[in-house]
Amino acid sequence: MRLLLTNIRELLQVREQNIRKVSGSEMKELPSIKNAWLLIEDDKIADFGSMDNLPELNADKTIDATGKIVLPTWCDSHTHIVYAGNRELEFADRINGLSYEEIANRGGGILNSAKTLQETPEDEVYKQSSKRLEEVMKLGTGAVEIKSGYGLTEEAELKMLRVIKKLRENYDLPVKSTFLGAHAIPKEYKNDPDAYMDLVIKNILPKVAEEKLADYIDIFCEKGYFSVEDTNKLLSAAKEFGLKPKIHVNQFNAIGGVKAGVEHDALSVDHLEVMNDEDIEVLKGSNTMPVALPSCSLFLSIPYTPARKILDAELPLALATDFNPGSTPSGNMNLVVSLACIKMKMTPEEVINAATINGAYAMELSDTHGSITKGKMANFIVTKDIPSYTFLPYAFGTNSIESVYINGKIV
Ligand SMILES: N=CN[C@@H](CCC(=O)O)C(=O)O
Ligand SMILES: [Zn+2]
Repeated sequence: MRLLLTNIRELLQVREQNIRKVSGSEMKELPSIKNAWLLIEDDKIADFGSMDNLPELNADKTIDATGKIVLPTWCDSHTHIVYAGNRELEFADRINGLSYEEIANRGGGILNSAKTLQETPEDEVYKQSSKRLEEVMKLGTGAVEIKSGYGLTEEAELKMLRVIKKLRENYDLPVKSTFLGAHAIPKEYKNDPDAYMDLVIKNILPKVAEEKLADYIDIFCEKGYFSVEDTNKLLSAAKEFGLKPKIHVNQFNAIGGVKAGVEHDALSVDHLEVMNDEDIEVLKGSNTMPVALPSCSLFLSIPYTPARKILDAELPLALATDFNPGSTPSGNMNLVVSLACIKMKMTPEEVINAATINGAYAMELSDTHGSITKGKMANFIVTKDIPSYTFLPYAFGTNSIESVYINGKIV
């Protein structure tokens, strides 16, 4: 099947195959072709160019994209899409003045979601999660990472990871799976958190690896959750099983999680709402992608990741949703890119780079996703008739997407 799009107002993020991520000042550039055509062959990008040089192409179907912009689908490298129930009652508590921390201390928060997850049958968790996945695909997400971490028992963590596996099998977009058993300390282990770390490292992790249920390892490295020492221990153990780290660090406090991540060659360090100079220094020259989650900052009214400080240090940055029931009940990457412009002072070019090629890097997908490149998977967004790509983040809350293609098929 050959699908041809013609008269595209602008084809964005046109890259050579060797570009795996973009950093610092490179992120100001968004290579594009104005008045372009794009040829899709089955599930791959076959060719593209300017309408001034449109060759004779025998397409099975041609779409006139006059006035529309085409760009790669969003690569959302940090989500918790698999969960059960919701936490809207805590939302009301926060409106009435309680903090995220106070709610967690009262047994709400992650432990609340863990209780619900443990009590919900696997097929029901799948049903609720697949609905969210379908929703975000329609919003332009064409590659996604999903974490466990609302199980917090061997049985429930494996249940979550099996649901992620099933989503991967049943949907066309790439789904990367991350084991986040060290997300919070269960009530029963409150007085002996080391025993919970032992359970995660000695019992659950080997099973996760044996059943090949995860691509990556994660831990919530934060005061009141897991220490840098726990982080080092877990990441070392996970390395033995070939699981690379993608970790939660610096959400509320800078306690050394970034350094621990970089020392373990983490694929990404995520959140980074609080960043000191040492955190920036340690990231320089590393392979680790910093990932910002601005819709979490919006929802919790916490600081935004200091993007300018990161980019001005010539570091790369990716943007992701953090879709989860507690801190970010939204998987909308369009909102994420708007917030990154409005609140983090990133330019439209920078946010599109951060949400496509750099997001793909943070899931080890840059060889196949994240840009309009010959041979990459045909995952792309066709916008409505809009004046420019700047209109996408500018018109926040407006749905500017007309259609989304994953593996060459409309979703
Ligand atoms: N910070 C840790 N984990 C999630 C929130 C978990 C929750 O509140 O359910 C996050 O990334 O924001
Ligand atoms: Zn998260």
